[in-house]
Amino acid sequence: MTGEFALIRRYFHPPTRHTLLAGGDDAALIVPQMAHELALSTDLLVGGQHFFPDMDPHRLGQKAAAVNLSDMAAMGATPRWVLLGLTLSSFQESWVAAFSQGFRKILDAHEVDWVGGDTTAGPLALAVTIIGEVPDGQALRRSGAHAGEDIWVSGTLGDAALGLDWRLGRCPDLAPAARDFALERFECPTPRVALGQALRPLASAAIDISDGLLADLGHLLTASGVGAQLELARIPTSAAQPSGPTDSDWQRRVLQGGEDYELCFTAPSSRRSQLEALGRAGTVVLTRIGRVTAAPEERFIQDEKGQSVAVSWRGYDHFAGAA
Ligand SMILES: Nc1ncnc2c1ncn2[C@@H]1O[C@H](COP(=O)(O)OP(=O)(O)OP(=O)(O)O)[C@@H](O)[C@H]1O
Ligand SMILES: Cc1ncc(C[n+]2csc(CCOP(=O)(O)O)c2C)c(N)n1
Ligand SMILES: [Mg+2]
Repeated sequence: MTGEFALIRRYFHPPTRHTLLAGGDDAALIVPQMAHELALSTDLLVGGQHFFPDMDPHRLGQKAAAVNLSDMAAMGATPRWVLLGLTLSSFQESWVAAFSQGFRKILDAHEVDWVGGDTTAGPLALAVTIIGEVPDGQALRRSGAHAGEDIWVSGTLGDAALGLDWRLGRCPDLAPAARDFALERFECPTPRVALGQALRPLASAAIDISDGLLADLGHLLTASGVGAQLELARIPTSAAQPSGPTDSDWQRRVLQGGEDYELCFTAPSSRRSQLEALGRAGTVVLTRIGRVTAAPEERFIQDEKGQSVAVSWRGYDHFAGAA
């Protein structure tokens, strides 16, 4: 095939901002800031598992960047460098160009340098490694929650699952505006990077919601050795949801649906007014949805009458299918 290396150089070696050596050597060289820790994370996106193989490549590029930035947000880290591993069944220049533009669009918005990667033939799949920086000792972890603290979530939940439902033909009657909004949330999630950094002095623990609110909050609770009581009526949803909290599809999308890439975090009640102000001043709403309890095994959701809502706290599982 003509010029495959030239195409890789053209589309996959953009200029960098804060990198000693990128793109073209056997490894990239980076220089971390003094008094900072590095935060490292890898995410796979596999055709047919994480995205429909006919997905618009520009949007796929955006999503690949966004889901990795979301892990940096969850740690309170500033994302700085990425590496992209890519397998392609064929090297089509138009696809590669659109993918690369989408990937770069999100990276550029966050001033992240694309410093290297690897490209081979194979079934369409991506592996993105991201490296961020966080001031010494200030990273948000899953393990810092304490009994008595509040549980918060950013944005609205269940939108991405609604977009996936629509793609799967599970809710054909969705109004066009709701459908477009849900598809946008499913295919182009917004990583809450600025929020994650702003939470460093305020939150005690954090996680991003990739596998569903209950599953991911469950990981945080397990890591912290605590329990939770949630209030169903407080869970924030968008106007796109075609049904309400008593509907099992609503519960599946909002409580168990993944890929909203919102942040779920805990904070002492003394931080409430600061978090409310942060929510008002920022680009994303913050909602208090419950509280942390001392019993490590407690997983309780109450409806408006105070009754327990029976719903599984399991989320998306690649080896078991959707929850
Ligand atoms: N193949 C692997 N090798 C080493 N560690 C792994 C591997 N797979 C997962 N892990 C680790 O397990 C932990 C949970 O991984 P997971 O991928 O579920 O993260 P997540 O942020 O919850 O989800 P997402 O994939 O949506 O980012 C992470 O600390 C991750 O580094
Ligand atoms: C074609 C297609 N089928 C199903 C889904 C749903 N889905 C896939 S992975 C995942 C959780 C996050 O993954 P991970 O934990 O690996 O980051 C979800 C909710 C999709 N996006 N595309
Ligand atoms: Mg995560």
